[in-house]
Amino acid sequence: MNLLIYKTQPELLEDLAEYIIKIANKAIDEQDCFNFVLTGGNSPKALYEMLATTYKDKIDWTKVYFFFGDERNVMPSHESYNGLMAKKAILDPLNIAEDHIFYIDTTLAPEKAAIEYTKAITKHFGGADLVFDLILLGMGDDAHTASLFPGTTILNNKNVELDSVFVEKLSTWRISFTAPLINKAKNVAFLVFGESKAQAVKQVIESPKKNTQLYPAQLINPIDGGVTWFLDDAAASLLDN
Ligand SMILES: O=C1O[C@H](COP(=O)(O)O)[C@@H](O)[C@H](O)[C@H]1O
Repeated sequence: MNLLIYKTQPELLEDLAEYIIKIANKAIDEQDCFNFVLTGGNSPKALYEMLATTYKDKIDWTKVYFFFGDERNVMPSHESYNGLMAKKAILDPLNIAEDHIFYIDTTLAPEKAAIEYTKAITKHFGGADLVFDLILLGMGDDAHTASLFPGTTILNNKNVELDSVFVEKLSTWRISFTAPLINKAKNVAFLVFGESKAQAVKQVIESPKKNTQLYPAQLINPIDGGVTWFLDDAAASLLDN
């Protein structure tokens, strides 16, 4: 695990953008495309905007395929739809072609949406292993990541696929990558900032004993790649070192 801690959010975002650019260009050199999984929530918006402006000439965006690690079960026009934020912040500004964007289809029932998305990514990878070049993740102050929420059924799903999950505390369905699918990625990066995440960061990273039911982000442990945590001082404030 690689732990990177920054004094300010702009410093963190600049470094994370450079990290993404490096992985993207390596993937494009080696395989002529970059399979990039976006995270939702509020944290990544400024990063996406930076990539689409300051860093827009650093990647050949026509070679990038965009995916979503999880989705809220709302219509695509709803302000909470993770895809809508990404569309506004990065996909539209960079004029990404429709066939390079894999939105999760929430006009379908959650279970069906998960099945269809798994089919779509399987087709994209042409029957090969579902190994993404980079999966970006956020983390909630309850230590959920993607839509792997504490105590939910999806935490026990051992399949490399998407799954639908009912999140009791939010009284809502979500559609999400399972932990085994995330763990197949070549690179996984957490983007976490703010004081409200400090306790969860400490539990996930420093708990002497793992408790993945309580702290689902502990399930993220890529098989071949590495996991890098991009934290600001506030989110890292309770860490021992
Ligand atoms: O619900 C979600 O929350 C997490 C964390 O979001 P943030 O707003 O605290 O940054 C996010 O990673 C996930 O994609 C999203 O669906």
